[in-house]
Amino acid sequence: MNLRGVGVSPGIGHGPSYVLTVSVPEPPEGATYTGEAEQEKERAMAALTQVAGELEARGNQAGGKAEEILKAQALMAEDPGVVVKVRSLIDRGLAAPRAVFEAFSKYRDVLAGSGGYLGERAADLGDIRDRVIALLYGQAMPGLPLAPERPYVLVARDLAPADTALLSRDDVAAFVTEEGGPTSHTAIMARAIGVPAVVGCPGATGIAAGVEVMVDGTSGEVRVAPADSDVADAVDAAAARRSALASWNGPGTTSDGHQVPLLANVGGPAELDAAVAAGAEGIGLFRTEFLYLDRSDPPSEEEQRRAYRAALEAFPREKVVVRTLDVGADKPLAFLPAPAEPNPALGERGLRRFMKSPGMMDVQLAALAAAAAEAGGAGLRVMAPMVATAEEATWFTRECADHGLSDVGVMIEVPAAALRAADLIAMVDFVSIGTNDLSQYAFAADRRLGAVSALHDPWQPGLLDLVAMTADAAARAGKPCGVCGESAADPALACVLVGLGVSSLSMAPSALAGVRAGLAAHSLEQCRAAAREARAQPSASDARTAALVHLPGLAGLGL
Ligand SMILES: C=C(OP(=O)(O)O)C(=O)O
Ligand SMILES: [Mg+2]
Repeated sequence: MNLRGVGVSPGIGHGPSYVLTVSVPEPPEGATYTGEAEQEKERAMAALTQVAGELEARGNQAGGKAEEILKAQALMAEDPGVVVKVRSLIDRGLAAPRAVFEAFSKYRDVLAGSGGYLGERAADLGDIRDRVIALLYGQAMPGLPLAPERPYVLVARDLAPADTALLSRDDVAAFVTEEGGPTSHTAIMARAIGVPAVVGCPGATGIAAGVEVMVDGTSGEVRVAPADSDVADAVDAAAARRSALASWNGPGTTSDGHQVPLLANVGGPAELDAAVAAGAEGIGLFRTEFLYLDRSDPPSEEEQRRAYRAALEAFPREKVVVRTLDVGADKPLAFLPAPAEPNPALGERGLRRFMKSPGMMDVQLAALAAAAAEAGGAGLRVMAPMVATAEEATWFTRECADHGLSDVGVMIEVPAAALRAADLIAMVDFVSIGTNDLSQYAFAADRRLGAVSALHDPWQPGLLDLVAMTADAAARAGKPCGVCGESAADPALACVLVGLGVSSLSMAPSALAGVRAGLAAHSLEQCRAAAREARAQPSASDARTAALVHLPGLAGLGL
């Protein structure tokens, strides 16, 4: 049996399946208690506190990204809204397990309904709820095998951070989940510990327990009961590919010496080490949302300054592009309620939201200026998200100048900004194309909606045209134009982007080796020919096929 999902963490992993079925029963509807209400409330509060404490302790043990996630979960377990709801349900006669079930289910539905980043946190709440209920029933908490004989393939409907936090490569060969997308916890954790992973894989939980499974985290293929020889071939091919890629190092360049700095996309301080280790030539996108999400108050200038300084110190001689806050739409802020919007992706997000909150923006820009001054300052570049017009670019540049920030750019991720790129570029020092949002808006297709994902194929010739227009305008103005959307991580498309005139590429650190090798195997002229042919095609798949004809070196690298 073969299944297919979305590969989110590359490599081949194989082993016996461990199918995680969380079997905490739903407490019966209307279940009541016999003793005093106060005692029942104490019982519920004690269970919530114990689960929060255990999550916190697991976080301390795990460290890094897992610590952040588990500590956020521990806060959710004692969320004041949940506590009040549990208490009032018990006052109305419901037994503690049922009160916990209903309070968390309500909270979970609200989060799931909001979609995007918060929607993906809904799985966390279900996990916390099940842990509290298991405790109230005196059952073992849902969890994973300890000290398995050989690494297993972890299969689940979805994985909660508490499940994955303590996992290591020694125990787990791969993850497969039925749900989740590239920004789900499963994907984040799998990349963080370097385990191959496939998410959004329909039918995964139908895999029988203990059966041999092979997971290709690059292609998204999941093979059940593969022949031993197929496993050996795939493992050998992956090893050969890794060592071929490792032999390419140094700065990004085409085979004929056209330099293309290869930079890292970083989502928080914990990812800086991976960026340095992967040989990034700087940071092309430092997403600052991690400072603002999952908390009830805005981050202080001091807290932000420390985070920005860490990024500048990790790359003391290189460029570090920090993007100002990109919230709204799928990334709402608990401490800054957003207006109810019928189409949040088209509403007050990114720079639009920032312009409405001058106080918050002042703190971020002041923190950036302070971090740059402390760290020597040379490498900092500041960039605004979701800029649509030259007026907005001008406004942002002025605000930055007021804070003493001089190397200022904007993302090109709205089609109007690409169409009039020359007007925007005239106002800034550089631009960086966000192909994720640019395709969302160019194709009128929500980037988180599986049903329209074909329109998000980054090989769409329409998207390539918008990139080409932007790169042309930047070249005419003599200013840098990078790409920091996911498309830069595809070695073939990276060559095409270079052929379109893009001057730097920024991607997840794990993608750097493949892109570096792919680029070094081709001349600038080959990249240009691939770009020309791709743009001349009527469809995304034709564009890719046509480009590959001019990029013969990729096949030899297994890319
Ligand atoms: C890099 C981008 O920004 P984000 O994915 O954070 O929206 C993009 O839109 O391509
Ligand atoms: Mg974007």
